[in-house]
Amino acid sequence: MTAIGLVAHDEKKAAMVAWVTAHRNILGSFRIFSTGTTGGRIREACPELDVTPLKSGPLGGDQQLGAMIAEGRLSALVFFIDPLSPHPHDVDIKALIRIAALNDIPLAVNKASADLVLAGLKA
Ligand SMILES: O=C(CO)COP(=O)(O)O
Repeated sequence: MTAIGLVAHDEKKAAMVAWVTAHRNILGSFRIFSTGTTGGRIREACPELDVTPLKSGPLGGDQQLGAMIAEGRLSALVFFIDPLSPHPHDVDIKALIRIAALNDIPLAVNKASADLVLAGLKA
């Protein structure tokens, strides 16, 4: 089963939950790996989805997702970033985006690009 990463910064978690809920039928054909808090919110909203929450982003979850990408285990990353707030783990965020770019996997950082990535993904 194709695996994808879903992550959202705090100010974007409601948007992520809304996006996942809107696409729950399609997302049902993927394995989902998420940073801890994002994954918890997704599971609450859509308990039928196959979501594995990792550590919270600031506590290593971004790095765990980056490691999965480096190992070829994720086919896409949807990361709803908050471009208006500072983050103490900014280096981890940059590393995650960098490793996704390096490995040439589809990477979406907002809802518009996430819609396009999802439309192009095969289960
Ligand atoms: O901080 C994050 C991504 O950088 C998200 O982590 P959480 O989903 O644990 O809040």
